[in-house]
Amino acid sequence: MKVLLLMVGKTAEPWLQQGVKQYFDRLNHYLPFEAKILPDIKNAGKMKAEVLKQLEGELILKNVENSDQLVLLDEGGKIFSSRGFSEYMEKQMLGGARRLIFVIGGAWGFPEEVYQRANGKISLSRMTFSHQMVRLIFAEQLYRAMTILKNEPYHHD
Ligand SMILES: C[S@@+](CC[C@H](N)C(=O)[O-])C[C@H]1O[C@@H](n2cnc3c(N)ncnc32)[C@H](O)[C@@H]1O
Repeated sequence: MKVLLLMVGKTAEPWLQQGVKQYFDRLNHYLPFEAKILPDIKNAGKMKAEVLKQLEGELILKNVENSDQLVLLDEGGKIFSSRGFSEYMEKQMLGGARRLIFVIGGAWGFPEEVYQRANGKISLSRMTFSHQMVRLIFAEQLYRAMTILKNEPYHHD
């Protein structure tokens, strides 16, 4: 199974880019992993939030095939412990899907169409993080899940 992480918009902060890259590189040792940044919508600053969210949603769905498992990173989603998330990943890997896509939304979240298409929603906390911060937090959790599945001494509980 391949894992694709879709992210809406570029990261402006070099310190975040650096941290995210570190975990993305590590992830490649555990599973076929690709991270894709969806390009910023032109003139986004002049648009109403609803319009921008809709356009970002269309862009997300263009990158999704019928056979994909689509999982949204969303404050309202299911909360796991790190070990629970590793079990979730194991189930996904055994589940037979060719591609598992995680998506981190833009500053305004996801439009209804994306929620309708999604196979699941995962929350990292009931608190809301910036869409930039979530990249780093999720990349580390995905890496942690992989080390748990491999019985490596990274996670301690
Ligand atoms: C700033 S949040 C969007 C906030 C809010 N949903 C809205 O509509 O304004 C941007 C993105 O970061 C991700 N995100 C933020 N906090 C999260 C959390 N606690 N768990 C999972 N994803 C989160 C989600 O993908 C969300 O779409």
